[in-house]
Amino acid sequence: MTEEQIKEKVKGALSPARFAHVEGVVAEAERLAKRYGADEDKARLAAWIHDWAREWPADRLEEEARRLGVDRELFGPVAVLHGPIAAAKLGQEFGVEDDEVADAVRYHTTGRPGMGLLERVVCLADAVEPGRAYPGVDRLRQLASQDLDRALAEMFDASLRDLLDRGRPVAVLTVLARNECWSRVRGGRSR
Ligand SMILES: Nc1ncnc2c1ncn2[C@@H]1O[C@H](COP(=O)(O)OP(=O)(O)O)[C@@H](O)[C@H]1O
Repeated sequence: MTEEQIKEKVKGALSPARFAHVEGVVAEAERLAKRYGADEDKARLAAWIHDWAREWPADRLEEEARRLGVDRELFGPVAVLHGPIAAAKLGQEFGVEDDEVADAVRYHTTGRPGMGLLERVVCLADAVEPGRAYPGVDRLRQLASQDLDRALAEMFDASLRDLLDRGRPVAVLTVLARNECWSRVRGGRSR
């Protein structure tokens, strides 16, 4: 599939508001990829596809995750299953056979320990694209241009805080990602 065909397929699967978010993530992922030296084409591709299954009903997500053997211990709530599901179906649905793109899609909501550069770029782009509005997003946007790992660490903290404040379940992967991110920041490595 060409990028244009992928874009149209994703557009057909999402509400206009969600598709506008996806367009924002594509632009932001490309910008961050350029800034940090990640592959810009792969960043755009992962960004186009990341929310493809985001509007599936919960029972469809649950059933597909079971069928694909998604590790629920690590991913947790149904709200994050669209990532691992889209990643598992990249080849079949979009003709994309690329492990880096697959991981960037798989972990875009939760993160994970040991995230590669492309994963970090897409995960952060999802959180700070221009359409996002939540307390602290402006600081994260500023930080995103300066220090990828610090921005990610603060983003995970904010996301976890918000989930806990709302009494929501949190993905174990995010706790692990958050701890590792901070130890990279404290260790002084910024990529
Ligand atoms: N780390 C997490 N653990 C558990 N649930 C999460 C986590 N991050 C986000 N969520 C929930 O998953 C849903 C999707 O999150 P969102 O940040 O909008 O990502 P996406 O761009 O993938 O839709 C929301 O309902 C959010 O509350």
